[in-house]
Amino acid sequence: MRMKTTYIHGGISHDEATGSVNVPIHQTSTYKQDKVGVHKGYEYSRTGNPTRAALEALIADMEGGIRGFAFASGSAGTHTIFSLFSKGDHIIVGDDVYGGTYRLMDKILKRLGLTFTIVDTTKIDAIEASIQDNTKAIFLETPTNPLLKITDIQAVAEVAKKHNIISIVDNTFATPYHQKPLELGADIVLHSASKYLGGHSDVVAGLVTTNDKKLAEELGFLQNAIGGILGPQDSWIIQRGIKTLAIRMDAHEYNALKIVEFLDQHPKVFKVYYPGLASHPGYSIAKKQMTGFGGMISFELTEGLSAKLFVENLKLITLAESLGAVESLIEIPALMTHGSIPKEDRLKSGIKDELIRLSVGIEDLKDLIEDLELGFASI
Ligand SMILES: Cc1ncc(COP(=O)(O)O)c(C=O)c1O
Ligand SMILES: N[C@@H](CCSC[C@H](N)C(=O)O)C(=O)O
Repeated sequence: MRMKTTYIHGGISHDEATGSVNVPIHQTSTYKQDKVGVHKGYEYSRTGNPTRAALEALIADMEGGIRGFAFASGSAGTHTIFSLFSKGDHIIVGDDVYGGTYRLMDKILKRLGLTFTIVDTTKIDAIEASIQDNTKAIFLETPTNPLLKITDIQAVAEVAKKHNIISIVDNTFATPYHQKPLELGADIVLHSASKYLGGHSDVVAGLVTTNDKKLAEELGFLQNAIGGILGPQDSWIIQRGIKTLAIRMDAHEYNALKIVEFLDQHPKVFKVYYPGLASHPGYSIAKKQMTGFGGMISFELTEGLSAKLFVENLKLITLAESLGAVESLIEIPALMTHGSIPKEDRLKSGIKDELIRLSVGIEDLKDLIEDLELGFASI
């Protein structure tokens, strides 16, 4: 089955029992047992639910995994993945990850005894130099949130395998439409499905998959034991969103490429961050491992111009946290999505106070450019 078809017919896409072309929403917490321990494969909805199972099978098919897991949020998925590790274990984490992932690591997991080294994962030598005897995993985003940095997944996976550690890729920005980390050698893939997979800013959800049998068993155990699962209604909505992923991603990228051109030559813009720009340091790796550059752009205004004034004066592009939806969203990472990272660490990673992040939607391009012009006229 080819990719676009998988989004529509992959996993479990319909109901054999009734012929329903969509998976029913199994709104139940528990299941009747014919005899003690004799049931139809489901005993309690934290452990398993047919609607969630359909989505879990779908994400595995989309990413080339052997089993998928759906969580109440991307953050719940991240936490469950980190629960694979024990007190004293060391994990290497990319230096530009979502602020909530940093917060989870810095404020919670450290307290529980995990240790971390923050590394610029675009530098493979730096990763290798950070590996210790107790290193168990490398966790990274590519493209990163919000600086759109690109890491060579295949090179990281090779280093990880050489040292017998696992590699985990947050694939939220690229989506499996543009990038398949498991095929490049990674062990676990994570998504905030609240973003492109859902695609309509209407659900918070997380998806995880792996192609490793042992990791799949451990993740399945942890998902049930910790319990941060996605409910049946939200599982259904994410599955519906995924059906249109391919056409949405093409439309996001089409608009983003034109907006990057517009911003890149604008006198009020100092710098544009987009992996599809030939001047981007990760351009050639992005071209090698991605089939498209996506719809996320970050940019800095020329010195002295107010990012706050700019975003607050837009009329169409919505000032909001989140990304990856049909409507364009804009925000200031330092004050919004990455506000939980202490200023010093944030600046070290390159997230300046005035950085603006734009999630390009699929509206008419002319309306988006007109709105950006309005913002520039106001500063
Ligand atoms: C790249 C990335 N990973 C993970 C998360 C966490 O996802 P969620 O908001 O669904 O918990 C987010 C955003 O929140 C994100 O942008
Ligand atoms: N205020 C929230 C931040 C949500 S950020 C959502 C998304 N990952 C994005 O990058 O836009 C919090 O503190 O968790």
